[in-house]
Amino acid sequence: QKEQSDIIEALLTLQKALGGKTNTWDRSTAPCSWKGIRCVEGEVTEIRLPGGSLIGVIPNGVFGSLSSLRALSIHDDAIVGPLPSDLASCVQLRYLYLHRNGFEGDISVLGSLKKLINLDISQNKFSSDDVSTIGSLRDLANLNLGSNEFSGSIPESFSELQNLRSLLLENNDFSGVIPDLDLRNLKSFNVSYNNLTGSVPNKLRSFPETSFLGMSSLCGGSLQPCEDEKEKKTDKLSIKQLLGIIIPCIIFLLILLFLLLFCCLRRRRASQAKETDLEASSATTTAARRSVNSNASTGSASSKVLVFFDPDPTKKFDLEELLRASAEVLGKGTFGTTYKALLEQGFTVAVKRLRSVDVSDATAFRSKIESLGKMVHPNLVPLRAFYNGREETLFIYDFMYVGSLSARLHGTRGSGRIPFNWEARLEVAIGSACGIAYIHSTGETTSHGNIKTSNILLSEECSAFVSDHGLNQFVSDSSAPSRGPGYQAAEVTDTRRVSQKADVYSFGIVLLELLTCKAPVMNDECRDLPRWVRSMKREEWFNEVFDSELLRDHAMEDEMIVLLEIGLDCTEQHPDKRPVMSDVLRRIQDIRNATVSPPY
Ligand SMILES: Nc1ncnc2c1ncn2[C@@H]1O[C@H](COP(=O)(O)OP(=O)(O)OP(=O)(O)O)[C@@H](O)[C@H]1O
Repeated sequence: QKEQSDIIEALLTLQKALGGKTNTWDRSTAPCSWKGIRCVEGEVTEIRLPGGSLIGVIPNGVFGSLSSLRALSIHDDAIVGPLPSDLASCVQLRYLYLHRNGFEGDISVLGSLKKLINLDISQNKFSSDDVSTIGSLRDLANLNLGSNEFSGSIPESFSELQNLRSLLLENNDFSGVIPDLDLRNLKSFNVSYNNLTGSVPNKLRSFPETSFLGMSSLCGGSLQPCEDEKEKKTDKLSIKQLLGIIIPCIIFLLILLFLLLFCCLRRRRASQAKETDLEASSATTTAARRSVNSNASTGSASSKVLVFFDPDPTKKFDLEELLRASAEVLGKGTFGTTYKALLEQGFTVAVKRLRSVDVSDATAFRSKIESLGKMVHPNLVPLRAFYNGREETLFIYDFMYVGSLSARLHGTRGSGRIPFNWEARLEVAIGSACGIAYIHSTGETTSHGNIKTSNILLSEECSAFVSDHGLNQFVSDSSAPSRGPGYQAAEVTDTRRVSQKADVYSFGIVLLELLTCKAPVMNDECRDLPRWVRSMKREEWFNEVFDSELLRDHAMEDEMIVLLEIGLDCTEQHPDKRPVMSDVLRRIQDIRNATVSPPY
């Protein structure tokens, strides 16, 4: 009881000192329910009030009673003055975000927080000529001391931080040479705009010029060559050394030539195979054409023409034109094959050819098609037209050039990759949630039926477009092969009947994939993505959970955690425990609203 009252007093001291969003804290309710406070078994484990309009100095006497604290996130506020010395009692602290405030003074108190994983105190006014104490925080994965007034040398002890993935020290007053840091996990490094001199150590030379900006006396790596290296290059190249360079070069060239020949041969073989394929595909087209013609002549119940949903006459074409278009297979999915077709008029469409369509009830079939055609929303891939022949059913969509979210997440990872940052991912989450919420809003039982990352297509601006909505209801076979493994809720037994809550489950998987960049089904230990994220969450190893590309935006970790929580809520095993799509959308939009800077 005494401990609880200590906790309340400590938090109310903080409220008195900082105001802002803490002003909603009220003695009449339990502190664990207060805004920004999270507890485990009655102990306060997290205080998260980023951008909480907190103004003032944190006095001593707050953190002594909050020794179970694991996360303290009070960045983007207006807190000034030194770090309180009793912060040292928070020995369980893993995440400390104080960036963009007006803190000042030294940071020696941080040396007691041995369990810290993420430490961001950038954009304050901290000053110290010795930050070596940080070298004792062996669990650190992300360290940002940027844009402060630190001076002295970069400590050698940073070499001890073997878990470090991001080390950002830019915009300070560090001087001397950069120590020879051998940090194998380091992905992000920046010491720009300090007073560093000398040669960039070998182990750090793989980092780009932008990691070392604004320091003319620094050399080596991506920067100007160092004087001694220049000399070595010019003076000391003996004939022996020259031969040592030339001979491996010749060997390398020979290997390259051999590889080129090998590739050419393989290509030739592949193009021969392709020609055979093309012959086969032209046979299919002819067969399709024959099927269409035979429908026309027999006057069967099926439609013989393309039915357009888009009234724009400039975007119309007839079936013959579609069959004449040069086509390329985009992929084979659950319900059929998708082609990219370039029409003679010059525009491109995606044609989905469905296998085994159920047309036994013509009225029901027509009404399903009509309701699909009526669904128009900025976040749905427009369904342009439809064709139902005797032997095949085609759905014709706008072609989306940028491709799918699946390809964006799991595609090129090497040097050609365009970074997929937090802001863009949040945009995709909002866009796709908007599209799905719209589908759900059109009827109580209307669902998408096959939500997965390959059915979310993107534009260059990272807008998301949901595709393939409602196609599941047309297939005749309820046991259609498994939809993307891992996306389907356990309660779905008939792929033609997917509830809105099952859609919410699939969307939750999409969110988790968006944040972790991991496939929904994990090979190791046969675990699925939500179960894996939940297990990691218990261990509080959020660094291991998020896609490494997102670590650069780790200042937004609070927001990422909120999105992760939404994904986990959506993937609750019991459908009743999952939120409805409109709530999911609102919660995701709230994340963006909270991070958009005010207009002044
Ligand atoms: N309108 C489109 N524009 C561009 N690419 C598309 C379009 N529609 C589908 N695709 C891409 O074509 C490929 C095949 O799509 P398809 O829908 O046939 O299979 P899928 O999405 O893998 O599985 P499913 O049939 O279960 O949806 C996918 O990579 C998909 O992203």
